[in-house]
Amino acid sequence: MAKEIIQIKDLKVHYPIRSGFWNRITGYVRAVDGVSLTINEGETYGLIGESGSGKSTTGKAIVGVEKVTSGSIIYKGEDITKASNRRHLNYNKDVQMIFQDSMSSLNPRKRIEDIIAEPIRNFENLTTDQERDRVQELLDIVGMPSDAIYKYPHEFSGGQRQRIGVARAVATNPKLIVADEPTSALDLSVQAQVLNFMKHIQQQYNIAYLFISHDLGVIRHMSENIAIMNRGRLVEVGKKDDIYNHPVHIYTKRLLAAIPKVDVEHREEHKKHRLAVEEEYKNDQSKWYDENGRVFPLQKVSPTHSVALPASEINEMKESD
Ligand SMILES: Nc1ncnc2c1ncn2[C@@H]1O[C@H](COP(=O)(O)OP(=O)(O)OP(=O)(O)O)[C@@H](O)[C@H]1O
Repeated sequence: MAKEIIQIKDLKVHYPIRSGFWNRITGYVRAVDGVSLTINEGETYGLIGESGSGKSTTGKAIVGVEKVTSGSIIYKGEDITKASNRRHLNYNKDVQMIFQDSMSSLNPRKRIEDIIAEPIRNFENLTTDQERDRVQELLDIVGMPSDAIYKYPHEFSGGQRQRIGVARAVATNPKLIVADEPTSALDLSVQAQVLNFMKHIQQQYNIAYLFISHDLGVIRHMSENIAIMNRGRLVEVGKKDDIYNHPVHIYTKRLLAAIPKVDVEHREEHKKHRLAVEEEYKNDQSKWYDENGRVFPLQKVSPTHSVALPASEINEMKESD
């Protein structure tokens, strides 16, 4: 049985909305509104959703860049939303992040050597020579030439910069990397290279990824377990095959139907299917939210598949099995 590495329980991140002369809080953006998920050692957990659904905020809250409003993040049996636990559990070393935009996430004024060495300096006491050897080793792991250490981020292509971002993220030997749209800014061919090589590193070092993307093709290629996010909540969670072969929630069906098909023979059929799903989505949308306009809590439809639907719908599905 897979060993779990991190457990997120009922995570909420609400941003205050301020307005008026006194800049008073007049409401909250419920960016993340009760997300629970468990990631196992060495696995890739895919988090999908449209723009603004709360994926990045979830990722940032997990690594500690964003303040958690409520909920818990259990790592090695302790809740790391309490700062003292973060320190003694080495959480900041074990959990790293890769960002979408490598141009802004890598400091343009620093040489690659310093960019990659920075996290090492935070957690280890190495001599200058040891540190340089480690940076060289990391560059080698991500397939970059050794003279890259003397260069600056702008001297590299987007794909190469993303590799440097990966080198920096793995520098501390992390157990979990939150990868937020790590390849969406890249050309398709470079995208595949970076993804394959992230998989390779994962197998070599047994790293778990929380892989955030709006691209279902990429998530399918990378993940074992998948969660679909909508309006700050999860609407469907399951094994990759549960989600791709038997989507239940109309929001998931709609996301899947929107993937363009290369298969010319079935293009018309696919178009019809997409339009039908779109129609169902428009007509039935109200059914997917409770009286407060919130997504229903997740309920199991099988041991590996949960969906946010009213209890009556779930029971109906189980009875018809
Ligand atoms: N610092 C902030 N202050 C206020 N609202 C924010 C802040 N950051 C994000 N939001 C809001 O929270 C919601 C979720 O944003 P988030 O960036 O997590 O979505 P996302 O699913 O990652 O979208 P994208 O794929 O476009 O990055 C959005 O409505 C966004 O406008």
